[in-house]
Amino acid sequence: MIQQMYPQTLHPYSYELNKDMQISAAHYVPNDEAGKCRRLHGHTYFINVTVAGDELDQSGFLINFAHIKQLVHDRFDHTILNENEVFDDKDPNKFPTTEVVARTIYEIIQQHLDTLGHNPKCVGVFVRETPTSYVMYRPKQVKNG
Ligand SMILES: Nc1nc2c(c(=O)[nH]1)N=C([C@H](O)[C@H](O)COP(=O)(O)OP(=O)(O)OP(=O)(O)O)CN2
Ligand SMILES: [Zn+2]
Repeated sequence: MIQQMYPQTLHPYSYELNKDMQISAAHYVPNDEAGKCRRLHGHTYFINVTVAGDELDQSGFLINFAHIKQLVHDRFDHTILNENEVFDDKDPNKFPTTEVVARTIYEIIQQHLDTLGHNPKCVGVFVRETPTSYVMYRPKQVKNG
């Protein structure tokens, strides 16, 4: 079980849920400036996804916790991130760095939330790559409507 305090995200919504996940994955950062991270290596990523909104669905959920896990864990667990179609070794904005992993998870979650009728929003994604390194991604503007 993950028990950890995460950086808080300010938002205007009444409901907020958080889903923690652990993902075992390998990656490399395909640039010589990345030093030792240029070589293939693995992490247990600790991920927290925050979803907020003012309305609930017919189950009384903002989103089923299990669906967040399916969207993220099922896609990335026990994989080589560089081989996933969402990443690209030729584009630094798509290298599987902690920053890009966090933003990519946000994009995957929000794309799904956009298909739901009650307008939930992903307001933050926390990704811890090592005991001493993490990234918090927050969308610049949480779109209304
Ligand atoms: N801004 C970023 N810097 C680094 C990233 C990254 O994704 N974004 N990634 C790495 C490596 O992938 C590495 O796995 C993690 O780096 P680091 O925290 O330096 O790992 P250490 O365990 O060696 O940390 P110590 O605190 O020195 O033990 C590198 N940089
Ligand atoms: Zn790494």
